Amino acid sequence: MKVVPSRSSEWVRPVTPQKPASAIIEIDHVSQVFQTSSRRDHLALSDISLTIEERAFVSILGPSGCGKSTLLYIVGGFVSPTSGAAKMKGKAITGPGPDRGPVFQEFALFPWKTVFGNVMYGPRQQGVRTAEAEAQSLALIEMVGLKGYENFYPKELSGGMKQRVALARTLAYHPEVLLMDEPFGALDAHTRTRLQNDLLNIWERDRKTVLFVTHSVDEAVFLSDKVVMMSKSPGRIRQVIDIDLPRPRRRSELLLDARYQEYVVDIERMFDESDEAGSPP
Ligand SMILES: Nc1ncnc2c1ncn2[C@@H]1O[C@H](COP(=O)(O)OP(=O)(O)OP(=O)(O)O)[C@@H](O)[C@H]1O
Repeated sequence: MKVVPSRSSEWVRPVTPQKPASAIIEIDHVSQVFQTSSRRDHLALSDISLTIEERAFVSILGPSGCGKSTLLYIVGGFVSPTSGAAKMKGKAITGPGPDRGPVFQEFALFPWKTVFGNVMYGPRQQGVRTAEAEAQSLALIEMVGLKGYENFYPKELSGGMKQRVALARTLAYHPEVLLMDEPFGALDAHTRTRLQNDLLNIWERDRKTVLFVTHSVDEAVFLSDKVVMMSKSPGRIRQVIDIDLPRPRRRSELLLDARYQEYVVDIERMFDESDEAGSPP
């Protein structure tokens, strides 16, 4: 199977009852220039336009330094684009908001709060009644596979467990969009596979829109409805690839699926072509 450029308007998610997906995030001719420490301009993103459909799982893939995180930060409202605009449900994104939940390595857990305390933080901030917040938090902790660890502190948890808490903490805000920046990048292969499976299980239950940055072709194909392949720096969109594989997906089954293998090989090839060093700032 040859990977062909997608025509996003034709894409309809198989949800029950079936209805055409509508755009939740629109990125419209976004460019980002950063000033380097030597006061030179560095073009990090160049004229990015992308529409993300409601409830889609979209991965952004590309060489190091091509601007993947910057794009996610713009959607999160943590960075204002130099030109162009990002919109959420038709409204310009002007800052962070509870409708977009970041799962970024930089937003570490509160070390002085337990697992339960970390997950409770969001509902408390949102003024949810204590009994309800507690019930929701306990359910989320169970959902991410950490039942029994409610009273542990972050320092007592493994890297994978901390990522699970970070996910539960973000889910507790009920964001419509999850923004995940290489959430499993630092984990060993086995833990990573388990968390990928768990994330898909949670996503299949909840069907939030996910924007997921990764360096891993295999991870992007396994998880996504669409893979956005970026060029080396300055980041541009090279191609958007629809991943037409059945759901629910199980890794053990997909590994035997010839179409999965073909997506991985085709995208790896494209990645290798992009993966020369980008222009330094
Ligand atoms: N706040 C900033 N100030 C100046 N330059 C920045 C800033 N943030 C990012 N950059 C630069 O913008 C470019 C894109 O960075 P970004 O982190 O978005 O890339 P990336 O694709 O996520 O990289 P990686 O895959 O290595 O994490 C890089 O050249 C980086 O040095």
